[in-house]
Amino acid sequence: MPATSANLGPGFDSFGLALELRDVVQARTGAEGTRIEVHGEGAGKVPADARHLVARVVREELAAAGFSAPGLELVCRNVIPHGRGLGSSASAIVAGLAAARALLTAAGVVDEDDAQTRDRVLREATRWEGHPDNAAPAVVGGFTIAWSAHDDAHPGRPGHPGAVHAVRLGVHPDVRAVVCVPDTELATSRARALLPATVPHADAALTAGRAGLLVHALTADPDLLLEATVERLHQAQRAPAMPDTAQLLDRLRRSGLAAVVSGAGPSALVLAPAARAAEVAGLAGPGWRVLDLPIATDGVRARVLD
Ligand SMILES: Nc1ncnc2c1ncn2[C@@H]1O[C@H](COP(=O)(O)OP(=O)(O)OP(=O)(O)O)[C@@H](O)[C@H]1O
Ligand SMILES: N[C@@H](CCO)C(=O)O
Repeated sequence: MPATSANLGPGFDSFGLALELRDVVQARTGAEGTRIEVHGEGAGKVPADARHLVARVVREELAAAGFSAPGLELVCRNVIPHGRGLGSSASAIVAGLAAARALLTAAGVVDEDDAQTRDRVLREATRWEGHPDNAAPAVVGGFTIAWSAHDDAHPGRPGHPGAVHAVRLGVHPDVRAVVCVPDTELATSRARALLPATVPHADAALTAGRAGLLVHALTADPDLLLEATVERLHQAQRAPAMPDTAQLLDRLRRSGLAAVVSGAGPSALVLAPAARAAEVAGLAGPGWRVLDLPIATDGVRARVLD
């Protein structure tokens, strides 16, 4: 499944972008217990037992379908950095859900089409994550706008509590996604704790307007990306937890590049015109791993191995 960058500036908790940097998970129900191999990112750090995030998700999803497997084996080949704002936890959760649905289908426990699987994975991933902005691009790929259906959208009609939706839009071919990844991690939970409970009306109004503009800029007019990525809901509030990122954003934006905090940080995402993508590494300087990543046009891919 791909890495993802959430928010994209003004689209807090709803906009996301899938990036062509993929973890691979192999899952098998088997002998008693939980056996996990982790290669790459997180090896030696994430628990290699039943507490492992992918294992917890697979186990819960199998149990919810009434399928009891004596054991679970996972082999995880990870390249998405953890705790950097590149959606590693959402990708792990989506991988676990997609693997579980594939196991259930192979065992004949469920019979569902791709759209039903996708809807369920998106809803359950959002429940695990608490917000759909990383889960949506991890599931469907591309640039996504995700939202949860609430009863207040249809007053007087019964709602569908828990339903999560996403639309995927095509990104203008001149837009490149360049991410600058620091060595330091920042847990999303810590970054969320820095957000105020309320924001001034003027800040909300400005940010809503720029979110609308960003849809146009990303899909049709990249020249507007710098202005379209202005927001006042989260980046300044979280800057004390990632001062180096705040300085980097300032440097990149002063040079005319549309740089934003990727997800909850501390990575930066630059939505750069193709002709300027190569400048990012020089502007970032030492201390940043700079990755020029294609936008992933599809999300998680699951297949049953023999
Ligand atoms: N592939 C994985 N396998 C097991 N655990 C993982 C995996 N990926 C992430 N995690 C867990 O999730 C934590 C990181 O989640 P967190 O939400 O803080 O950051 P993120 O998802 O990388 O960034 P963001 O949500 O801002 O995009 C890791 O420290 C680890 O505990
Ligand atoms: N919208 C989320 C993305 C990170 O998971 C946040 O910024 O907290």
